[in-house]
Amino acid sequence: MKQLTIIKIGGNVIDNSENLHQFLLDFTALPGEKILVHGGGKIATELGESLGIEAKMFEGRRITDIETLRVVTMVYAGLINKNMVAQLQAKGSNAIGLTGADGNIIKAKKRPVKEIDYGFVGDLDDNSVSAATLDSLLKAGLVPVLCAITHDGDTQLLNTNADTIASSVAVAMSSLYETRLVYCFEKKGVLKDVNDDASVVREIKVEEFDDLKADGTVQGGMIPKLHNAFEAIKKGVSAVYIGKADELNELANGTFGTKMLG
Ligand SMILES: Nc1ncnc2c1ncn2[C@@H]1O[C@H](COP(=O)(O)OP(=O)(O)O)[C@@H](O)[C@H]1O
Ligand SMILES: CC(=O)N[C@@H](CCC(=O)OP(=O)(O)O)C(=O)O
Repeated sequence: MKQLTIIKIGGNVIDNSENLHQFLLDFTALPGEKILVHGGGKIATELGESLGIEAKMFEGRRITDIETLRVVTMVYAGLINKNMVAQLQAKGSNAIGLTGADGNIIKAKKRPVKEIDYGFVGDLDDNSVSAATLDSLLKAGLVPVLCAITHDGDTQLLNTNADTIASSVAVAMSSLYETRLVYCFEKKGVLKDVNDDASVVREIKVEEFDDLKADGTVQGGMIPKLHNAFEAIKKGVSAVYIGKADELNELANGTFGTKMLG
């Protein structure tokens, strides 16, 4: 089977032009087929605030009312996605920037209202991602760059967490490729002490996850990230890593960040 690498880049790195430049150089240099998934939550929050729209998050997910949906569509599908594509083109990657609505690549379902109304947030299931369409782009020599905007197939755009998109894309593509998933963010990996970059945990087994949550080692956005990482392993992705965006070149020699073990 051919190898495919799905890389997700978070908003804190996108916001730092030097780190982003280095990351995109390393991404371009990676051998084999590639898909890039990007977030941008930090930039959406800042733009929203400048327009008087306050960000509301619950358990790591953005509560997305109609004004917020407009902001995240402009920021993720427009500003960030198109700048990322232009930068990749300049570095020699034939990138094509897409939402989940383009080519019907990712169809989501609006999250049902329970104790919290998340508004226009889209959830994914095992049939959400069109592996065949992504594969046809890869076969045409293109590098898909996916943002965090999906659709419901009935005109509605939805906001879907980028970590979840990366995990679902990796799972769907593992029917066609030997797939690895790499979460890139601003720290060196999952850390024992979140303020100490020298405390990287090299490997985490799925059965260790509950203890890491319970003793407070992993908190906030790292909890859903690890959940998505282990879901990917459980559903057939061959390797999942979490590490620092501008150290992506270390993937080849096995010293990159934290590796998840099933
Ligand atoms: N043990 C840990 N190791 C590394 N980061 C952690 C840990 N626990 C919590 N975090 C936090 O998780 C954040 C990453 O989650 P998130 O902000 O959702 O990522 P992203 O920028 O990729 O979307 C880090 O910025 C960090 O503050
Ligand atoms: C529903 C939901 O929470 N969507 C995310 C999508 C962007 C994202 O995931 O960005 P980062 O990877 O930079 O955090 C949000 O709007 O923040």
